[in-house]
Amino acid sequence: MNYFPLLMNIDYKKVVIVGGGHVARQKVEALLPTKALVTVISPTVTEKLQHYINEGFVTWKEKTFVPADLDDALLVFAVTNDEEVNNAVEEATQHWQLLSRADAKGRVDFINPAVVRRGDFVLTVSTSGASPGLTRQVKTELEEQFGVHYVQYVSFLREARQRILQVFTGDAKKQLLAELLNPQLLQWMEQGEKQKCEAWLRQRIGEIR
Ligand SMILES: C[C@@]1(CC(=O)O)C2=NC(=C\c3[nH]c(c(CCC(=O)O)c3CC(=O)O)Cc3[nH]c(c(CC(=O)O)c3CCC(=O)O)/C=C3\N/C(=C\2)[C@@H](CCC(=O)O)[C@]3(C)CC(=O)O)/[C@H]1CCC(=O)O
Ligand SMILES: NC(=O)c1ccc[n+]([C@@H]2O[C@H](COP(=O)([O-])OP(=O)(O)OC[C@H]3O[C@@H](n4cnc5c(N)ncnc54)[C@H](O)[C@@H]3O)[C@@H](O)[C@H]2O)c1
Repeated sequence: MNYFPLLMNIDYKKVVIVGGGHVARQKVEALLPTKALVTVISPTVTEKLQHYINEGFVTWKEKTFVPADLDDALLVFAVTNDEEVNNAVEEATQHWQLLSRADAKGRVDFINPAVVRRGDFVLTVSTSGASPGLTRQVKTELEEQFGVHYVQYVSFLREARQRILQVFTGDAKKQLLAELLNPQLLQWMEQGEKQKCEAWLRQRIGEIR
């Protein structure tokens, strides 16, 4: 299957997760950075899920699945350990709703990549279902390769780019945008020297003007 990768805005959209085990916990954690309205349907939940419920991040309906649980959901996760229940969730999913099945059986509208977040910098990995283990391995490598300084680095790039776009057009704009990717800036960020990056930007803008 050739899946189509995309980054979706699901803020304030309803997401229903059927099942309350470890896989449900993984899905909830992937959803936490968004403002999606997440409901877990399951007679039991793990300790970690209970914590997210207590914190108000997730709504829990302590019961077994019925089709009406999917009303108005944009995304549906069938992540129980019971294939029959996952089949029932699939059957109840309307054609316009998007279904993910953790057991990778039947209808699969989307699968979940591994995600490394560094602020606005989002790296995702998938093997299209071939090897979730390899996906996890590569994710771990990316976590090491792209350290937490990328949060500030990409935030700086966003602000710097906005300033450049406000002031310059044509070749000057192109040149400055290319210079922004100078590895020296990344190195300064890694060394915690954000002010050097800002000084560099002020100077370059001044020089070109
Ligand atoms: C990325 C990640 C995100 C997430 O789960 O949200 C994710 N799996 C993760 C880990 C992981 N999953 C499994 C192992 C054990 C090793 C192994 O089995 O190889 C490990 C490794 C570990 O945990 O270390 C077992 C497993 N996974 C699936 C099946 C069913 C099947 O394939 O038949 C089984 C067998 C269950 C059984 O034994 O019954 C299916 C899927 N898992 C996917 C995603 C989708 C395709 C991803 C891709 O394209 O690579 C897909 C198709 C559907 C989906 O769930 O969306 C998360 C990364 C962790 C992280 O982020 O740190
Ligand atoms: N995608 C992945 O990364 C991945 C990894 C491991 C396993 N899996 C698949 O996901 C399934 C779930 O794994 P898990 O480790 O979370 O299992 P688990 O046993 O920890 O949790 C299963 C959950 O389903 C709930 N449940 C059972 N019947 C239900 C019903 N009728 N209505 C609502 N909830 C119900 C249980 O109460 C429990 O909370 C596995 O069976 C396997 O097929 C996927």
